[in-house]
Amino acid sequence: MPDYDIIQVGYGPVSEALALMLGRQGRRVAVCERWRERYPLPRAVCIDHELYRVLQAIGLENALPRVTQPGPVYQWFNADWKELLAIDWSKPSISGGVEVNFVHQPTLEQALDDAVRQQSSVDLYLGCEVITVEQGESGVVVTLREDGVDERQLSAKYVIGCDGANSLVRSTIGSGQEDRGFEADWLVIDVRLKSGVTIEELGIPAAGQYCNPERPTTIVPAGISGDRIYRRWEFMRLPGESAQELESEAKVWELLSPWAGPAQVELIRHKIYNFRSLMADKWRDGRLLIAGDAAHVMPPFMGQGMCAGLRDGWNLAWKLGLVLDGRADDRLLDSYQTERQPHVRQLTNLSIYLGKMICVPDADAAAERDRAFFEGTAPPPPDFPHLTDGLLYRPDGDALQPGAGLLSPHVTLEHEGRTMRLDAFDGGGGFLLFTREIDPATAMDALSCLPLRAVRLGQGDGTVRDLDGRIDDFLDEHGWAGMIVRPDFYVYGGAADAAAFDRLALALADDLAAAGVRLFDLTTTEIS
Ligand SMILES: O=C(O)/C=C/c1cccc(O)c1
Repeated sequence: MPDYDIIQVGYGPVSEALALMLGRQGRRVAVCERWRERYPLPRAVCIDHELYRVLQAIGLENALPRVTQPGPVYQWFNADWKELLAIDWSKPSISGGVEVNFVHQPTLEQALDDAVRQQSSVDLYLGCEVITVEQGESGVVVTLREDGVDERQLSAKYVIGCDGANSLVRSTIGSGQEDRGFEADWLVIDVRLKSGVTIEELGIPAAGQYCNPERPTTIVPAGISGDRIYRRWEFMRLPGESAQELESEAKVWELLSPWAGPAQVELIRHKIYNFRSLMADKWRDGRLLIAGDAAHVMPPFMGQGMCAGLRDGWNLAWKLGLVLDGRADDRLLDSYQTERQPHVRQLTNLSIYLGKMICVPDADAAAERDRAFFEGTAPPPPDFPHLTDGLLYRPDGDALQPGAGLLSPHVTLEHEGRTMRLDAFDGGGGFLLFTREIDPATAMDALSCLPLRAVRLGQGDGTVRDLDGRIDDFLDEHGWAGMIVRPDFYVYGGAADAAAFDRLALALADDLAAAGVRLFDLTTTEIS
């Protein structure tokens, strides 16, 4: 019997969140991290509504308001401060709050770490560098070097490499990396506003990209921690400029000087980052998997780097849960890359589109870009992705059902006189069967060996009320009387009436069986 169900390599935010997801399921998890102390400085600054909802669902609901600020409209300006593009991050999202929140990553990580340490089945091996990972028939053996000296071994059923862009687990898997071709060096500066200083007084956009070819510049929030407000500036390294000259503190203050000086802000850190776009071609080999930066990196301009990694963990957590419970064999884990890779690819396309828009240090090229945006001839940005492959409903066996693969709405429910978030309804977790005026009994029966909950919307006995109306609106929009939502909140598919709903449930059972989930003998189920 291996020591653990899962060993996670690395302890950044993706690994912290995954350890919490798995710890809440009661899995025996070891997390191995070469550094004793967490990296204290901010990196990511964005949490979109989907991941805000995920973090709420894994117990961070009280911490989130203390570390996040609702995002404003994200504006893209030319050198004359004329708006080229606006992405409204302040608008109400399908999950309830705004589209994007800005987060102070070190404080978020503190909250995640505190929550992980409450999980009695999770052990942290800090100061322990993983030096080899070897998989055999029945498990994986990981060799650790503690504080650079002592070696010891741990074993597990699965190992997940959340070990960053230089991932050891990725190279052990033998995965290549596709380079999508974007590369630029940027100086990233994080500051804390001095007490009483306001954004208005600094004369900066709430969240903006200043596409000035003389110095492409990013000016965005960087979250809060209690009553302290953080901001970020990013400055592109220009052709011919050395990293050394850009990284000096004198240069940092010179670059900030149009907006802020030491009287207004305290410098937290400054560092040059090489923004790239890389995608691993193999995310799993048997018992080894990779997630987060180990699997993909993208330019930061859509604020999706950390979000994409957290989505990896969320996708893996429910599938690993079924496998570790013996309800599925490990073929189910094949759907991890099938589902996540196209999603990340599309987000990378969107991030590269935005990166190409701002990383223009040439005045003529910038004037050309501006003209295209003002005349409306610039190509539109790629859409924000949803799931397009994997465990999704294909009613005729081929094309996806319209609506399948979308993120489902999140709402507050009222049930038996109590109000609660949807993710907490009936204990939380598992598949959700939403119905309006349909009896879900046959469908529940077909799926009875899965963790699942029925949410009967309506006014009568045993029903729940969607207080926000977003689920009702979503069902109306698709012409559905019911839908099935996966444990990661993505829509498997929907149905217009009771018979179609039963067919939907059977199709899910078939798809899951084909993906390695052990279901009872489906031939005994009668469907009208
Ligand atoms: O959260 C991140 O990884 C990056 C956020 C961000 C948001 C807006 C503009 C940027 O250059 C970075």
